Amino acid sequence: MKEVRGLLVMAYGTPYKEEDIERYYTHIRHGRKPSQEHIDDLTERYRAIGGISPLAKMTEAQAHALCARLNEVQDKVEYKVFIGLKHIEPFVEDAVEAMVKEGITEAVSIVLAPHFSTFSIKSYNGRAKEAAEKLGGTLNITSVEAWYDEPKFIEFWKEAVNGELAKMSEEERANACLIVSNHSLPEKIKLAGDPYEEQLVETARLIKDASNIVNVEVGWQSAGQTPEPWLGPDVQDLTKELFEQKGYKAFIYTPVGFVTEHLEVLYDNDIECKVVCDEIGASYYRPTMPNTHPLFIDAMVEAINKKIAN
Ligand SMILES: CC1=C(CCC(=O)O)c2cc3nc(cc4[nH]c(cc5[nH]c(cc1n2)c(C)c5CCC(=O)O)c(CCC(=O)O)c4C)C(CCC(=O)O)=C3C
Ligand SMILES: [Fe+2]
Repeated sequence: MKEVRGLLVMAYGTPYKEEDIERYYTHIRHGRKPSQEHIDDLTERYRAIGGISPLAKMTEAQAHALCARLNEVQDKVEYKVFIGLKHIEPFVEDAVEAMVKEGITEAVSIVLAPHFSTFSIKSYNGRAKEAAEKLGGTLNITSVEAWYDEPKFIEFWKEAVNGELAKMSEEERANACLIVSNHSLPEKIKLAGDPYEEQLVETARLIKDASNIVNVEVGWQSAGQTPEPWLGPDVQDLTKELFEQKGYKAFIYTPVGFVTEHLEVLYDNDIECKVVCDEIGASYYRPTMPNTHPLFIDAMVEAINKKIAN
């Protein structure tokens, strides 16, 4: 019989229904309850994208597609998938407990976010390993840490960008700019040598080299509402500035730090960036997110196989 290996797929998590918003937001804020104003604001943003986010269903679909593909490309081990979320059940710790209860002793973990940061990937993997230790240390977890430069991930975005260019008029295509972005984080992450910023810059370079786009800029989005400085420029400010300086007629947004059409993409890009484009009279383009695209799933398969082989 084949060895069963755990596949721990971790993601941010999202409220399943409107009543979950408060406890979810409280968890994001490390247990501090947000003000009613903040809760109302977040509720309004979820309502603006149709009530609830497609993220929960897509995380499941991605995890199952990844597991199926891992089992298809090799026949040494049988992967069994477990989903562990950062801010709502099933939590990362719940998934680890389920693996231990099933007697699994080896697992590989991957976060559905391609770029490493101490705030994201490191904290997910740290929580998983800590949970495994607390449960007796019988489960060994090997973690993929970053996969933003996987060739098939870049190929996915190359095709996406070329696809948007193909939809444009000649005039737009000659005056188009690609904005490659990720979730902003407090600038202080850089003090400890966090590679998050460099990894986004490198992703932008790889997409530029692979695709037909000429003008490429890096931006940050969805920053938190705290007084400390966050990584910038913000994608909305950047759009205005680029329009004033270069007169671009079309903007393509690729929020490559995300992998699904969730709140940040459907609201911060499709509503907020679109408003800016409408104001300045430029066209807004945002390709479909990776979701369960075979190139994207294969990119994660390859990142896992490289990690396991070493
Ligand atoms: C690095 C990073 C990623 C990418 C990596 C990864 O995926 O892990 C990410 C993804 C996501 N973030 C998400 C949702 C939210 N993040 C928030 C707030 C925050 N995120 C942060 C960081 C990140 N977040 C930070 C530093 C804060 C401020 C915390 C504070 O206040 O100190 C808030 C609070 C309200 C607001 O600020 O909007 C919400 C609702 C959703 C789900 C969307 C949906 O439901 O569709 C997803 C995929
Ligand atoms: Fe977030």
